[in-house]
Amino acid sequence: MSQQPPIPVPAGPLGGSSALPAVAAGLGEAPPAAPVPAVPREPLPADVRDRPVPDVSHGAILYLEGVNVAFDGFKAINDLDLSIDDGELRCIIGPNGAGKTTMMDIITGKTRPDSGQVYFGQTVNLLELREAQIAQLGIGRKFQKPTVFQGHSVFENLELAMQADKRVRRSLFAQLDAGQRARIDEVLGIIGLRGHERRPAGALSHGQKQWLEIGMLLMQNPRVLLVDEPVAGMTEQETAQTAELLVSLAGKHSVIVVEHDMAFVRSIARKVTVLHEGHVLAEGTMDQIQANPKVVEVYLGEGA
Ligand SMILES: Nc1ncnc2c1ncn2[C@@H]1O[C@H](COP(=O)(O)OP(=O)(O)OP(=O)(O)O)[C@@H](O)[C@H]1O
Repeated sequence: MSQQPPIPVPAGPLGGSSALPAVAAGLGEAPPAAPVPAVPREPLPADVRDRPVPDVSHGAILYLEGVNVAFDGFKAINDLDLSIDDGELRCIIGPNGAGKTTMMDIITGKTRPDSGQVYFGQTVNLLELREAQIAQLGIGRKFQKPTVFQGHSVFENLELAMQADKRVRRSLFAQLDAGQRARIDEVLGIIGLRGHERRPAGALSHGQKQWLEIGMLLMQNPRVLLVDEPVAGMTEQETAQTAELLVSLAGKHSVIVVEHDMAFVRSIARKVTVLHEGHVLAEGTMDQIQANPKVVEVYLGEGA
């Protein structure tokens, strides 16, 4: 288990010995994880609809504790503990089959764990929410393969992404207001695609498509961005620009990057988590990770 710095936990619904106990307090073994509640089928709770500001008073924007998932008896996620600070840029690495994708599936509600706890801030229990509710809450995910609308322009892709945000109530054919145009222009600047807004997305390079998709996520003002292998297939220059982009997003957003490209990870990482067999094997700076014999044995030593 990784050594987390102690997080002071008050008494209350998530406090004391209930939700954040053993890991947060650095006490070692966690008690048996609580069973996962059934997914509610009623309409979005008001607090989700209105996107509450998550309670990050103890630093964490995402908190997983004692999470387990088995597929046909195979433990893909095994007593996983993970805490991501608000505004942090975290890299997750690990060999094939370590559970990285499954971990993201759990956070985004695609996969339900068999047991454990998954919290957004201090108070929002993600295991009580469906996938769409979690996205609406401000947890955005970018899959490895870009899924932009190829026939639409860059501008239209960003516009469509804005409309996908249920909180933006406007009809499909209504004119964009000045604020919305300004937001699209701002995002074009962030993703380095100003001047490309009229081009069809299908005509963009692979790297530009990846940035556009990140831009589409940004149109929904996510609090957390999960990014899966962002630089796979990119040129060296595109990789460097992607590093700059992701680093620039941290602070305002919490960014979790799953990546195999170690040079890229080194270029952006402040803190790295190594997953192995569904569990955190090590956590620390890239230098600490690379000097860790356990990590070298299971992952880096294989030339990954
Ligand atoms: N739906 C599923 N059914 C059965 N087994 C699964 C399922 N999803 C994942 N697994 C298994 O769980 C383990 C973890 O898979 P996962 O995709 O999370 O690993 P990963 O770290 O993302 O790997 P990679 O780096 O190759 O993408 C693997 O052994 C995988 O075969």
